[in-house]
Formats: sequence, structure tokens, C-alpha cells
Amino acid sequence: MQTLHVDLGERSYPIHIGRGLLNQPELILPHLKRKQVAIVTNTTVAPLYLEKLAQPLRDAGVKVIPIILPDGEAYKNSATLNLIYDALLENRCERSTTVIALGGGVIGDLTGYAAATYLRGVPFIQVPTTLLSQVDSSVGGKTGINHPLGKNMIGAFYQPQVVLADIDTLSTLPERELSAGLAEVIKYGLIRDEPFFAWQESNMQKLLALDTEAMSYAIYRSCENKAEVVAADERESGERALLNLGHTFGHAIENAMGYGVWLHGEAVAAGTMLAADLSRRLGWLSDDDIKRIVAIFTEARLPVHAPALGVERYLDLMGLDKKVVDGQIRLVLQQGIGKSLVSSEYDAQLLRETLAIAA
Ligand SMILES: NC(=O)c1ccc[n+]([C@@H]2O[C@H](COP(=O)([O-])OP(=O)(O)OC[C@H]3O[C@@H](n4cnc5c(N)ncnc54)[C@H](O)[C@@H]3O)[C@@H](O)[C@H]2O)c1
Ligand SMILES: O=C(O)C(=O)C[C@@H](O)[C@H](O)[C@H](O)COP(=O)(O)O
Ligand SMILES: [Zn+2]
Repeated sequence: MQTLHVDLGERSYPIHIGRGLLNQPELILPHLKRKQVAIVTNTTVAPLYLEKLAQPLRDAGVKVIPIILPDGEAYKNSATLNLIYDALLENRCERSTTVIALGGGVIGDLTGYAAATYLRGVPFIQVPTTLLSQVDSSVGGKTGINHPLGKNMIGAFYQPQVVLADIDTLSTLPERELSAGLAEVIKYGLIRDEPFFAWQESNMQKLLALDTEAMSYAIYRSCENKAEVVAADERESGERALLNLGHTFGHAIENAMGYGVWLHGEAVAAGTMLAADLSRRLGWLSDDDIKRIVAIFTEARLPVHAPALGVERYLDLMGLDKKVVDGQIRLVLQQGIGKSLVSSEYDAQLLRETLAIAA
């Protein structure tokens, strides 16, 4: 097992990455205020992993309250959030009850927001079971739900007590979901870590084959990048916005296509290609850079063409992004591989030309 730390003063926490972690209650017990936990999961993950996590905790004397939600991005909403509150209240959960998210990013974001708001805040633990949630969503404390008008529009910054990324859980992950997770791995290379990007170019086949050594390294290096950015800018007043590469376009795609039709990672990949295209038009990325980005997404089995929503529809949806200031869309753009910036200083006509190429 490898352990990293997110350094946030009194909100600091460890990220444990390794095999067989679900079956190690000693990684959870020190973080409990009381021997009671509510484990929030979904109908897909529960039959696979709920008992693997719950039974060792029960054996250690912990009362476990399972809360099993419907599965899917379409359920990341206020109605499902209410199901969590209902179950916590029906079981008379107190401020000392710890809420554990067992699942992918949808479960993590929903559960984290429930934990941030139930009784005005109860302790929360992340047990991510998708690649995307192990490399990104379980770390950094962004929690929340979607609104029909926009992705993640309601939420809170709320950090977990500990993150347990058990690599064994990836063995049951559908291939399409594995690829979606790789989109966020690729993101770290593109925004701030060119050597990691180059490593991915040489090791993508190993990652697709779930090679343990390569996968452990990719998760560790991704979390290391995210932990550094979050420690420097927890609430996204500056550098953290770089983690949004491709997301202003991607969230528009997810919303327009209907939540869950395009997976988050797929929309981020297509959105990153649009950001790369605009960066090339600005003279900041070379044709060779573009070729490398297309090649890595293609090898990871991710889309490189965004859907044809129409320029006006893209602009309308992108205008609801959280990075908007004074009505101005701010975009994460690239100045080479491994170098990125947030900018509203682009020619609006160039953005229109980029959006017009969406296939
Ligand atoms: N909070 C953040 O910082 C952050 C970062 C990135 C993404 N997100 C959010 O995360 C969500 C996407 O997360 P995701 O890609 O994990 O999707 P997801 O949570 O929908 O999980 C993908 C699918 O895999 C299933 N699953 C989970 N673990 C499994 C396993 N081990 N074996 C088999 N099936 C398994 C799930 O039930 C689901 O059907 C989006 O809502 C996105 O907005 C949040
Ligand atoms: O942690 C962050 O900061 C990120 O931006 C990570 C993203 O991968 C993630 O999808 C996040 O939820 C997007 O944030 P949002 O503020 O645009 O909703
Ligand atoms: Zn994301």
C-alpha cells in the first residue's frame, strides 16, 4: 500500500492506494468518532463490494447502516440526495455517525454533499471503486449534484477524513468506464505534468490491461498532482481551475445529451480536444502537440470529436459554468503539453470557429 497526504491544515487527510484495502478496517477505525457508519452505495456496486467492506467493520464492532441508491449520472440529483437524508434520519444517525461513499464519482459527489449538509456536517470517508473516482473525484472535496440546467451546479467543498482506493475493485469495471477514468489521468499530464503524459504514451496498453504496477503508478501520480493543486488552492480561487481542462465544453455536452448518455470522462476527452483546437488557433499548441493529444485519447478508446450541438447551444450551456466571471466564459487552455492557463483573453470569433468544427 502507498499513502499520500492532502495538506490542508486541520482538514488534512491521507489517501491510501493499494490492493485488498476494503478488507482492512484498521484503515477506517481510527477515523471514526463512534462505532457507527452509514455506507452509501448503489445497486451495481452493492452486490460486488458492500459486504466486503461492511463485514470486517461489523467484526470490529461497528454498526453498519447500508444505503443503496439507484445507479447512474441521471440520479445525481436532489431526489436521490433526499433518499440519503431519509435513510440517515430513519436510522437516527447523529453528528458522530460517519458516512462512507462506496462507489464511483456519482456516489462520492452525492454522499459528500449529504455529509456536508446533514446536521450541518458529519464526518465522511471516500472508498472510490472506479478509476475516475480513484484518480480524481474522491480527492479534493468537491461534492454536489446536477441541476437540469447545469452540471454540479449545487454543492459544497467538503473534505473527507480518509480516501481508500482499492485497486482490486477495478477488475469488475466495464471497459468503457475504465476509458472514462483515463480521460482524467491524461488531464494531469496535459495541464501540469509532461513527463507523466510521456509515461502514459508508453504505458497506455498496460493501463488498459489493468497491469497492477502501471495502474498503481497512474493512480498515485494522478492523486499526487491533484493533492498538490488542492493544497495550494482548496476553493478554486486560482490554480485549481486548471483541473477543469475540457470541462466547460464537456459539461455542456453531458447536459445537452442528457446526463449519463455521454460518460463524464468521454465528455471531458471531447471537450479537451475543443480546448486544444482553440489553443492551436491561438498559436499556443503546435500541430504535433495536437497529434499527440489525439493519439493518446484514441489509444485510451476515448472520443476525440464532440457532438454537433450548434455553436449557439454550446455558448449558452457554457455560460452556466462556475468559472464564469461578469458573464465572461473563462476557459482552461494549453501552451504546450504540460502547461496550461485559465483565460478569458481569447478572440470570441476563434471560439466560435472551434465550436463549429464539432462533428
Ligand atoms: N468531485 C470531483 O472532484 C469530481 C471529479 C471528477 C468527476 N466527478 C463526477 O464523477 C462522476 C463520474 O464518476 P464515475 O466515472 O466514477 O461514474 P459513476 O459513479 O457513474 O460510475 C460508473 C459506473 O460504474 C459502476 N461501478 C462503480 N464501481 C464499479 C466497480 N468496481 N465494478 C463495476 N462497476 C462499478 C457504477 O455503478 C456506474 O454504473 C460525474 O458525476 C462527475 O461529474 C467529480
Ligand atoms: O477537483 C476539481 O477541481 C475538478 O475540477 C475536477 C474535475 O475533474 C471534476 O469533474 C469536477 O467536479 C468539476 O468541477 P466543477 O466545479 O466544474 O463542477
Ligand atoms: Zn472531471
